[in-house]
Amino acid sequence: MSSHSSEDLLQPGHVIKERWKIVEKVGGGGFGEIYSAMDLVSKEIVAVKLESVQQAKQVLKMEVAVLKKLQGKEHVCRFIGCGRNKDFNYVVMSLQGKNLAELRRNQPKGTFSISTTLRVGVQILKGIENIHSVGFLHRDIKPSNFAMGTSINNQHVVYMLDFGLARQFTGPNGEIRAPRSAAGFRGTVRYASLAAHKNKEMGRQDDLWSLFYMLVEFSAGHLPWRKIKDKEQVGTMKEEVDPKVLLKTLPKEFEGFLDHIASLNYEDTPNYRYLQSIFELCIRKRGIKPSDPLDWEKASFDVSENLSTATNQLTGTSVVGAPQQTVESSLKPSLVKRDKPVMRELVENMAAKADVPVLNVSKEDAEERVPEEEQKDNPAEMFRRKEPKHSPRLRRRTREFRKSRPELLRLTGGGEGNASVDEGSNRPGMNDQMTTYTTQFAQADDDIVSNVAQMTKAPLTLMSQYRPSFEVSDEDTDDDLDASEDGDKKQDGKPTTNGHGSPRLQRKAAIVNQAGNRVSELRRSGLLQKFDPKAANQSPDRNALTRSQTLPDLERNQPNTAQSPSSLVPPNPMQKATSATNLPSALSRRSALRSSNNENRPPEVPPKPLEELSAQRLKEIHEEAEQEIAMTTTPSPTPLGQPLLENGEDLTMTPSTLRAKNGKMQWPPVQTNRRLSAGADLGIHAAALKDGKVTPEPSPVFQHRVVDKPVQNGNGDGLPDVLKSEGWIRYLIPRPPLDQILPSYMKTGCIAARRRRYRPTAILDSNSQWKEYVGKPM
Ligand SMILES: Nc1ncnc2c1ncn2[C@@H]1O[C@H](COP(=O)(O)OP(=O)(O)OP(=O)(O)O)[C@@H](O)[C@H]1O
Repeated sequence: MSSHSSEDLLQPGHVIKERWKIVEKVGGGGFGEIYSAMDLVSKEIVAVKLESVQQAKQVLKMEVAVLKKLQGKEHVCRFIGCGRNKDFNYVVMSLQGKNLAELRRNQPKGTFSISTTLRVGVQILKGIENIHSVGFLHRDIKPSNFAMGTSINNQHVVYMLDFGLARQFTGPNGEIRAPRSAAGFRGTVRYASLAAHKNKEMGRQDDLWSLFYMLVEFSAGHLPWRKIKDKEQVGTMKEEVDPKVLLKTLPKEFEGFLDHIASLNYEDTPNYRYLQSIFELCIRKRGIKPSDPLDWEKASFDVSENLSTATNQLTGTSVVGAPQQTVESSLKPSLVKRDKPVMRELVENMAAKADVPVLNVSKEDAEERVPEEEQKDNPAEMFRRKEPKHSPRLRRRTREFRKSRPELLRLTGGGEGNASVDEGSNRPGMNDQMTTYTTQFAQADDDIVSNVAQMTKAPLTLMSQYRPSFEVSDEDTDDDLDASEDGDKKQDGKPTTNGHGSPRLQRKAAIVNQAGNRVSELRRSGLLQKFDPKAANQSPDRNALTRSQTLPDLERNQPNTAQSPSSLVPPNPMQKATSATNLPSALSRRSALRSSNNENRPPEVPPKPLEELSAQRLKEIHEEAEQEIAMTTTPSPTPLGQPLLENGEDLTMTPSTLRAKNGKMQWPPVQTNRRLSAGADLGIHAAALKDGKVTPEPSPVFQHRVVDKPVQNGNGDGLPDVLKSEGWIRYLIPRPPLDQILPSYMKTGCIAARRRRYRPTAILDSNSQWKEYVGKPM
């Protein structure tokens, strides 16, 4: 929660347009203030972004324009309303959770695991592709402009924020606008591309450069220029940095990512599919599942779980009868404190997921959970939180727990006498309407943490180990630079103050996580194995293990998955020189690039059709599909194997009378406005039309989708945005029942299809003719 100040445009309780009642300030950036508010109509908590009318640079209009254009696409907040009054302009949108800058800083080492980096990275890429598909550049891609969803349905979804610096790069007819000879710097220094540093007109590749810098920061914890504020100096560093340094903490496949974005000029359309395939390949190789906890979810749960195991080990007691883990206590303190309104749902959802009971605790108590003043220097003390004073049930169960665990109390010198529970006091004025938070045995749980901290201190001097390493990591997490990520923003920006977790809260979370990590180490060393046999099977660092594998090793282990990204990359001579296993040549090419000026760019090469990719793979798909169809008894309206359309066949008829001319088949009317889900139910599938012609030779994009990627076409009409932006429209043709083709597609490594969120998009026969086309999320 950001603290309110008299300078804020609004105070809690203020009602905008008789509809949105301000709850609290949740963020403030260079250009606006963000509040959570109660929508008095829908009764939901929403986000309101304000911009003072006095502000020199007015950006909210652009924000609203882009937000509206993006509605219906993934990774975009829902637009709820907008308006202005004499004091401010405002836009109302769905409220998200913490931004990625905060989440990273709250990590003990200030880094994300590769799993989290890849999973948020691929979504950010999609978000960037989405905004590009509507003709806009974001121009301020940075971690604090991406926030996580908060409900059970979207807590793993990344949302793109802040379109205030967006710029349209297309003209009225969709053509690329001519670049200006000089454009002012826009964006945030730390993540800005070199072109932005040089005041060049930014293109789509510049957003991708910022994503690349973000990925480096996520995985390494910092960028080499993190402490430099001077824009020119940062630009020089970016120009001179050894790519090897940047790539060090990322999977080696990201050489291809870097190579591709480095090969792009202003007018070039990035090969989003290729970039996406890099993420997806890395994700697949590491066996990362979409449902795996993200770092900020994992750390807290691990700690709690680890700590209770450690307690059992050290006290020799069984877990049976021990108090249940509380969900609320496993949330990071700062998370609980800051996002109370939003967190309620998350907490309850997490409770359901973790199968723990939910108790009502007052809002006041929730706020008391991590008061700043309680964060003493004594690490053990930092784990203490005040017990909810009003809960007799909690006190009773805490007492019971303590009685059942005398050895724990004896070991630690703890007990009722020195517990922090104020048995006598009962908070007056408790309010029935207080927010429900999930907690149970909060005090008991805290005691476990404290006691473990103390117990481990003696034999293992754990805390003395935590402390120094924690202090180092604290520094590494750029706490001192909280403002700089955003404060470096130029264009009249005032320094950002949107970091919510205070350094002390972060420190506290860091210690908890460190404790958890230490206990994990104990487990791995075998000390705790006896009490948690499951732990013995856990790989200490799956990413570290897989990272050491070579690309060919991994490919060999994935016979049924998609092609390696290197085989999908456009036919760029530079990329040929920079295969994933050929880092030195990649580096030398990159240094050559560095030394050349921008007029001296390498020649632009058009994207290569991916025939070599399709030949083998499509044949397999074809065979698999044939086999499966053969096994079914349902007759297919359009037998597989039969060419549906001639390449480039003229279909310039009116929708209502359109028929195929090739005599092989009667075609139903073109239906361009129908949702594909409905179409799928009707037994039709889609191809694409452009200028009255059926898709000629399948484009690389389609081939990617066939072998490598699920459908993610955004608005549900069955046609990928990227094709729509190229002028394709949707065309529906008969297809066999979905269940006949889905299983075969699933074998191709289509992650989303396995998860049943998306249907695969298209299957071509071995002659690259359209065979199947299936749509959008089920
Ligand atoms: N819809 C939202 N839900 C939750 N938090 C949000 C939302 N929009 C913005 N925020 C929070 O407010 C912060 C600042 O928002 P935003 O980037 O839109 O403002 P800004 O003034 O343009 O900031 P900056 O100029 O620093 O980019 C974000 O980092 C995020 O933490």
